Amino acid sequence: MDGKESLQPRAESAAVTSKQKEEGRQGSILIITAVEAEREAVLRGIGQDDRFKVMAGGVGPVAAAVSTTRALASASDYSLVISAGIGGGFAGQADIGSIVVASEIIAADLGAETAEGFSSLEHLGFGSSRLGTDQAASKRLEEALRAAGMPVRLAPVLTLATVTGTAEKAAELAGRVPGAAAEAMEGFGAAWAASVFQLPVMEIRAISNAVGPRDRAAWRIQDAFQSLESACAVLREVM
Ligand SMILES: O=C(O)c1cccc(C(=O)CC[C@H]2O[C@@H](n3cnc4c(=O)[nH]cnc43)[C@H](O)[C@@H]2O)c1
Repeated sequence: MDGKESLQPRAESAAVTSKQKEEGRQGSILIITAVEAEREAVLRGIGQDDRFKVMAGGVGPVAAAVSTTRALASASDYSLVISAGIGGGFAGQADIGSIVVASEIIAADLGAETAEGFSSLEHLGFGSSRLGTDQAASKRLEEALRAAGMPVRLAPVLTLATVTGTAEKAAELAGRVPGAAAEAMEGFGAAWAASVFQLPVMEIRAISNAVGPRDRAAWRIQDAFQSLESACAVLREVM
């Protein structure tokens, strides 16, 4: 081991612990949002379903990581972590009001700026800035959302500590991560915490705005909350 390996979370992931398997039960699902209004939208969608624990853990990857870690450390029966909330959609990939289910979660600002451009964690030799999501469950959700008539993409979702605010930055990100459909601020933090607990992760983003020049008046936050609620009603059915 060269010392850098220890910077990665444990890679092995188990959707259901062996004890849960023996007992033939699935375990609880932790849904972590950033703010209370997102939590309320998720709860309206989920309804009365004790399998889901929904909490608002704060804005940004650090808050998400700490809150997720605290929740997972406080109860041992979780089998899945879902980062959920509103997010920005990349032009031509995800429109306002649509849903993006993450195919992978990428810490897009984890690395170094160089004269030649952005250098990722991989390039620097410090591990990976990409974490995989629960592929089967994510695909199932995408298909169910489409069947329910909702516009949906299964695609990479970026995590950044700073909301993108210029066309140049949006183009740079889209060029650096082809196919990225959305950006938000919490997914990678929640995913990192989940991986430390050897749990699978998903990310669901309801698109409230376009990634690019800051135009607060164009944000459709209430529409995104409505989409998030509808998506979570479908989530409840497919899990
Ligand atoms: O500046 C404002 O007035 C303002 C009002 C409400 C929310 C904000 C945010 O910056 C929200 C950040 C929050 O929402 C997620 N989010 C939504 N859109 C994006 C985006 O384009 N890029 C990154 N994150 C986004 C994010 O996950 C945060 O939880 C500002």
